[in-house]
Amino acid sequence: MMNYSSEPPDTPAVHAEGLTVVRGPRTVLRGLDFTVPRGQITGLLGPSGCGKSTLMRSIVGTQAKVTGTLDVLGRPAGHPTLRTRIGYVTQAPSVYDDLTVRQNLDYFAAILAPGHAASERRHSDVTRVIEDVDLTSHADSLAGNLSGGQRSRVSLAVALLGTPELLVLDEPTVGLDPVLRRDLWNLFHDIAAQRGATLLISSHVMDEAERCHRLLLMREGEILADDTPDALRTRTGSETVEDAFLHLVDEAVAAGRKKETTR
Ligand SMILES: Nc1ncnc2c1ncn2[C@@H]1O[C@H](COP(=O)(O)OP(=O)(O)OP(=O)(O)O)[C@@H](O)[C@H]1O
Repeated sequence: MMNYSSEPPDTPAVHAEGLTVVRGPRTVLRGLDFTVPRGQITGLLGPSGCGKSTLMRSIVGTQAKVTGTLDVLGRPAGHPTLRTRIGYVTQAPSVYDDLTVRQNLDYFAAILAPGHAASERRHSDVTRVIEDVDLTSHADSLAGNLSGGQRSRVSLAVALLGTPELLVLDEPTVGLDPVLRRDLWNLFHDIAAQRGATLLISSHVMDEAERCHRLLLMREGEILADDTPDALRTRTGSETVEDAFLHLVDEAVAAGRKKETTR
C-alpha cells in the first residue's frame, strides 16, 4: 500500500464539526459533525436535494459560505496544497467532446505534470487510467461519440490521473447498466485496497450502500447516521440499509414532533 502523507495515520480523511452551508436564502447543511476514515469507501446516501453535492463541494473547496470546522487530509478544506491530493468527479462529465478519450487524458495529464521530462510518465499514467476504467478499446474514439456511461468513466479516469489520496465521486454510477455499476464498484474497492486511497461516493440508490465500508445517511441537510452498513441494520433491526434508513427517518420525524409539542 502506498504511504501518501506525513500526517499521523489515524488522522481522518475528513473531519467536520458544526459544518454549516448557506446557499441563497436556505441553510442547506445544518451543523454537521462527522468523520470519514482513511483507506475506506464511505457512501454518502440520501434523497435528492438533501445536500450531498453541497457537502462534496465543501470538502473539495469549491463551495462558498461554509462555516464551522472542515479539515481534509489534515488541512482546512480548500487549502491550496490539497488540490493535487484530491480527485473530484462532478455529476456532469467534464470532458471535451471534440477530443478522443486519450487526447482528453493527455490534456489533463499535461496540466498535472507539464514539461518534456514528464512525457514518459504522462504516457504511462494515461494508459493506466484508461485501463482502470475499461476504455482501452475506445481510447481513440471521440468523447462526443461515447455513451453517457462511457463519458462518466472518462471523467473518472481524469480524476485517477494524479493518484489522489481522496477521491470524491458525485453519483458516479447514475444511469449505468447493472454490469457497469458492478464493475465500477469493483474498481472502487481495488483503488481503496491497492492504493490505500479514501473514497467518498454519493448515491441515492440504497442498494449501493451495501457496497460501502461506512455510510453517512443524510436527510434535509442533516446526518441521520454515521456507521457501518452492518451496525445500521443491527441497530434498527432492519434487513436492508434502505429499511434502516426509513426507520431512522421515522425516528427523526417522531423526535421532531415531540420537540414541537414540548415547546
Ligand atoms: N445555487 C443554489 N442556490 C440555492 N440553493 C441551492 C443551489 N444549489 C442547490 N441548492 C439547494 O440546496 C439543496 C441541496 O442541494 P444538493 O445539490 O446539495 O442536493 P443533492 O442531495 O446533491 O441532490 P441530488 O441527489 O438531486 O443531486 C437543495 O434543496 C437545492 O435546492
